[in-house]
Amino acid sequence: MIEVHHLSRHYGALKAVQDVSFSINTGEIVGLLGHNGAGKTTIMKMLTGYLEPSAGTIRIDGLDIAEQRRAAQRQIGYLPENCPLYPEMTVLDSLDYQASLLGLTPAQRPVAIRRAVERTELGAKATATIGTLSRGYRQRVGVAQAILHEPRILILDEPTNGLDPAQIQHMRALVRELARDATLIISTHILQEVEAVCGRVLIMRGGQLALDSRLDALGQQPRLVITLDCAPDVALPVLHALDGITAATLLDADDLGYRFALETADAQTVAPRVARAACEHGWSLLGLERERHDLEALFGAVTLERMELNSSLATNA
Ligand SMILES: Nc1ncnc2c1ncn2[C@@H]1O[C@H](COP(=O)(O)OP(=O)(O)OP(=O)(O)O)[C@@H](O)[C@H]1O
Repeated sequence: MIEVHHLSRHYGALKAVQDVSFSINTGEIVGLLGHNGAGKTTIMKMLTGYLEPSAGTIRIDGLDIAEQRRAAQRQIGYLPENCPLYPEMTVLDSLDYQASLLGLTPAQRPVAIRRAVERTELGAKATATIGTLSRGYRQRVGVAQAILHEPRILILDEPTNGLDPAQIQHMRALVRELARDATLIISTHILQEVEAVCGRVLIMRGGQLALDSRLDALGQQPRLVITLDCAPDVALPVLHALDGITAATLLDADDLGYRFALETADAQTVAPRVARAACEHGWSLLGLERERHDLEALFGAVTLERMELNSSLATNA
């Protein structure tokens, strides 16, 4: 289990990560999603003990990473962003070297290396020099290095970055296979990556945690959103009185009309009723839909807020 409490990291005046808290249970596959510079890599480096937090605590299976760093690191396998490898080494030599760095004894190494090569399907390239490998194979070597000591937690930073579509498919299959034995955290700025392999998403925005949700909980929003040309003081009492609606609130208003959110347990039945009521009152029905809370819509909202922030910073500059 990973427990993160009030984690922050500053680089000089820059607040790269600000007061982030979450916990991840054994066996989960969690996507850490965010735009470039959102703070994903900084979080991963702190989780793996390679970077000290400015504030906050991290516990890995109960071990405080600040106090028991080595013991905590033994539980973790880490694929860094753009995983650095020695191009002149063969795959086997590089794995042997990494195994020694991880503290595996010479007697343990052959078995560990064979297992890692099998799981990452690197057998055909075992004696190849790393400099001659495609990017997809080099990423597999990075993953093989990360799983040599059979860690219970795997942290993969942008594992499909720069891969072609076939290599991406292979990496996703590998990630699912690895998840059978380990808790996984995958950092990415690609939405489809999260949807393809993760059960839960953490969305970072400007160093802060903007969303923490299970993917299957998204989209289960029973609210209807209706857009009318009728002002709230007239529309809200009528909407609220309709059968099946438990609450009606104004979301926003612009040139396109007034948008109201309608709470209901049965959007399917209530929607036609709402449309009829709008007609009966002579209102223009400008839109009626179920509220979208899928990952794309949520990530879009994060993007929008960031663009608004950037434009206000540019205006103020
Ligand atoms: N060593 C450093 N010194 C100064 N600033 C840094 C350092 N490392 C990262 N930053 C800054 O901290 C912020 C967060 O960076 P981080 O690499 O964690 O983001 P990220 O979400 O992983 O982005 P990317 O997807 O581009 O890798 C960025 O503004 C980045 O420029």
